[in-house]
Amino acid sequence: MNQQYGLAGTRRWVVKVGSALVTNEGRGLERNRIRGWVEQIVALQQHGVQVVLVSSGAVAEGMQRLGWARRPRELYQQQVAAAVGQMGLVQAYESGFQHYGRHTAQILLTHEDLADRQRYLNARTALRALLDLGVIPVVNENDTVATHEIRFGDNDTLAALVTNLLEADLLVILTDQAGLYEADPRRKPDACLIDKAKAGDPRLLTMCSEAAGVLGRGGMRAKVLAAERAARSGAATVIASGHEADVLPRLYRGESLGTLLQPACERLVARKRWLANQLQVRGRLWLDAGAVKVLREAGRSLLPVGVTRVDGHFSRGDVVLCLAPDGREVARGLVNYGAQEAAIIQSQSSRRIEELLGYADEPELIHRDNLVLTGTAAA
Ligand SMILES: Nc1ncnc2c1ncn2[C@@H]1O[C@H](COP(=O)(O)OP(=O)(O)O)[C@@H](O)[C@H]1O
Ligand SMILES: N[C@@H](CCC(=O)OP(=O)(O)O)C(=O)O
Repeated sequence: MNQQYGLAGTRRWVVKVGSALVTNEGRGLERNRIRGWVEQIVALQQHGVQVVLVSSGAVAEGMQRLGWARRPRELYQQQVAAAVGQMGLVQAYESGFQHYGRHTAQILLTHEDLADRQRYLNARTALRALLDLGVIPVVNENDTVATHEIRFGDNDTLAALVTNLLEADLLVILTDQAGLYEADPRRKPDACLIDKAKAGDPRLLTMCSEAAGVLGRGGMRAKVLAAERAARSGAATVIASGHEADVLPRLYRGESLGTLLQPACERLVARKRWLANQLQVRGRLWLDAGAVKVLREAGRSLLPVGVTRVDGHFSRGDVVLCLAPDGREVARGLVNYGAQEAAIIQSQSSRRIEELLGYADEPELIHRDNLVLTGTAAA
């Protein structure tokens, strides 16, 4: 077997399926195909992979239910179709996963939900909690309330943003083609499939024709741009055919299917860069000199024992600054405990976290993978 993709160690995937696939080119929900993806996602879960499904198809399914032959131009008509079709979409996934004793959760997101910090954090916390419970979130754009100006418009972009939101390892975009070709295979049937490239390589966009399928919105261009976006938080993207039997478990096993678009730099580096750009800082942790030294010189995690003071109102998962005793910034990172809890466990050994809080999530206040050194303060 070809081990080229090496995805076996990955733990969190976002899988996006497009309208044409889900609705059999608009001829109603393709239930057999949906059952196939459900089975594959359950198989991934059995390998310990958490999966978020981003599914298009609400408008196409709504059109079918309402007997509309063509995708309506008017936004309100698309919204009507989406509202009707979303019912069918979630019913199909819900009954599919129920067969395996799994729960699904419907998540409808708008642009504003991800632009507003509080809503962004709420969405992230809820999605993470669902994944920890083994629930499969089924995400779509909340078409009924989105206006022209603020629509994601295509679910490729939405799936990439969800990949960033959850810091997923991999975004899989399943579509009606085997992957990204050197030219649109509908126009140039002998075009070659690209098997591997760097996400963000400008040459990739020149290979995409502007056109999407009859039902799809983004076309290949949106998928290439989605891969670039996903790479910002360190995720790789695979664009592959949703018709390919067992495509998800085969990818997990390392088979090279479709097109792999990898971040230009190493995953952890990309992820840390992304983290450093999460500018909205929610609080401050004041460190003692010893903690500053091990963070800067040994690249260690921040433990509660090295924190002398906690400022601000933050929750688990927020970005906080780490300050040296003289007030200079040393690092910033995603904190594992909220401000109240952090204040209780500060200056204490990690062994005492459970005794002090009644539970222990992690021994670190900030894990080293979630920590970026930013300042120049000396220890
Ligand atoms: N270079 C390319 N390689 C593959 N497909 C391309 C390329 N350029 C354009 N396309 C078109 O993009 C379509 C897939 O996009 P889209 O219809 O939006 O799918 P989905 O509904 O899965 O999101 C393909 O059917 C294909 O015609
Ligand atoms: N929210 C819309 C998404 C439309 C869309 O992005 O389609 P696609 O390009 O096929 O993924 C729907 O469910 O119909």
